[in-house]
Amino acid sequence: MLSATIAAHPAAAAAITLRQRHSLRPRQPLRVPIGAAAPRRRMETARPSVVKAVASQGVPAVPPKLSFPILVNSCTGKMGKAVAEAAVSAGLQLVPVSFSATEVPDGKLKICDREIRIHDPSESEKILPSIMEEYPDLIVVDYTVPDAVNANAELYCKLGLPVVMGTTGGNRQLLHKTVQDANIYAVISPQMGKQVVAFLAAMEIMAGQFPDAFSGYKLEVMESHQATKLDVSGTAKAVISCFQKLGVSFDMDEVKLVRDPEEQVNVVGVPEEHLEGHAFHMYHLTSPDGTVSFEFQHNVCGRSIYAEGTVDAAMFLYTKIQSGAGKKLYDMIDVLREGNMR
Ligand SMILES: NC(=O)C1=CN([C@@H]2O[C@H](COP(=O)(O)OP(=O)(O)OC[C@H]3O[C@@H](n4cnc5c(N)ncnc54)[C@H](O)[C@@H]3O)[C@@H](O)[C@H]2O)C=CC1
Ligand SMILES: O=C(O)C1=N[C@H](C(=O)O)C[C@H](O)C1
Repeated sequence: MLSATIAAHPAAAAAITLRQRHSLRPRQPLRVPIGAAAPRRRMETARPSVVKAVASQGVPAVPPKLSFPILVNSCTGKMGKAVAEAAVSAGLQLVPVSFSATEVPDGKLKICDREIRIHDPSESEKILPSIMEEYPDLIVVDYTVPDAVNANAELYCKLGLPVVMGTTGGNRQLLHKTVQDANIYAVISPQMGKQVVAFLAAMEIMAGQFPDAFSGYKLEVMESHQATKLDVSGTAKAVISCFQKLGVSFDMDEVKLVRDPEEQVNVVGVPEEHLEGHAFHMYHLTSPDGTVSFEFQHNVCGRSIYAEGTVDAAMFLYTKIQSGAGKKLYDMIDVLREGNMR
């Protein structure tokens, strides 16, 4: 029985006291590998004749292709590798240098037939200035670890290096203050996937327009990620803060984290092939008298939705820099709002 399976997991026992009809278990269709959707057609693959025809019907033509240097920190991680590959396939110039706490053979890594030299993070302050000189329009993308967020941001700020910060965790308030004070161009977001960003935007709009609409409701949150994930989902925290504005009382430490692969497959419904990279989120609300319930969920398999969104963010930032925009610190809702996500 489901409740027995959940209770067998120590972290779950305290958090879940639901009967099966209110269970956090995704419904059966969620077992379909969501990440297996057909790859999106990329802008630059559209035939010129098609683009011209569409443009002549009053629909804006495809904007000119952007190309600028991008350094991914760290290419040895799951997200870093996915972003580096997406950047190359979008026609960006992948800088053949990265930093990592993980040792790789000969200090080199192959990404899309390119050789990336991997340096220890302690060398970044020494190496980055010369990279910036060699690649004048450089943008750095950060997918490292929560513990490195604030120190990395400080370094980018010190160097005046524009950054797309996808890494979650660390001291977020300090992160924003550091970047704001240094006045560097940056996109910071715990969530880069276009459709999830849209969901987050809708939550923020709802919270802004209908504060306390869910006052008195009980919230339960479950998030399942690969066992190597070090922190509580930054996306879940952002969604929860909207529920708090909607009047729900909830402590961040009440989030039920699922990191056990067996539970992920058998209870949450994560396809086995995505145990190494998935993000299943479930938010369940119940009215005080138990007669009304709401469920919101977003389940992502793989990394491509984030990698594509990160490249969109880098392109957005590059365009802002080139236009000398006065506003410098952005989030992904800004990127989405301006129609900059492919
Ligand atoms: N914003 C978004 O949409 C998304 C954010 N993330 C976040 O991105 C971060 C990375 O996730 P994964 O790639 O899955 O982790 P991972 O564990 O696969 O990769 C992290 C990499 O960072 C390296 N590293 C550690 N300390 C470093 C330092 N000081 N400098 C440079 N490299 C360092 C490690 O050696 C490792 O290769 C996490 O915080 C995760 O929550 C992940 C997916 C989407
Ligand atoms: O580590 C991950 O995998 C993810 N991290 C982000 C988060 O913490 O919210 C985004 C997504 O959940 C995947």
